[in-house]
Amino acid sequence: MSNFTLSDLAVIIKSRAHSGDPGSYTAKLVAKGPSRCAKKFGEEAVEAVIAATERNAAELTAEAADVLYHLLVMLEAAEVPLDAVMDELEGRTRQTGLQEKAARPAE
Ligand SMILES: N=c1c2ncn([C@@H]3O[C@H](COP(=O)(O)OP(=O)(O)OP(=O)(O)O)[C@@H](O)[C@H]3O)c2ncn1[C@@H]1O[C@H](COP(=O)(O)O)[C@@H](O)[C@H]1O
Repeated sequence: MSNFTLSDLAVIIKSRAHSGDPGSYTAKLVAKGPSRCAKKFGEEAVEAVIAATERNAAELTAEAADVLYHLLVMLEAAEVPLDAVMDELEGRTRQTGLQEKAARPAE
């Protein structure tokens, strides 16, 4: 299982977004503004919906990766930190006992 996290990707995106590197797709997209980033996210989401509807697991895996990348780019362009989203999700977590279990290292 990969140890790569959304937080890792958000750090990469933040750094690339403001790099000014002409070879950076992230920098080029963010330079186009939050609305363009949001439109791109919407396009990728639709492609993921199509893959899921067609029950194409390989395609859905690739499209889901695109969705997560473009979600983080959209958040970066809108200056909304991933941490704020995670705080929001944590606040919605119901007390099931699973939270403590997830935090414990595997036995
Ligand atoms: N995870 C991704 C990632 N996923 C998708 N993409 C890019 O998203 C684009 C989407 O493809 P499309 O064909 O839909 O778009 P396009 O026609 O090329 O471009 P648009 O004009 O539609 O925006 C492709 O160019 C992909 O390379 C990504 N680009 C970058 N990353 C990550 O961001 C890091 C920094 O990348 P750079 O900013 O390019 O250095 C990389 O190391 C990766 O970790």
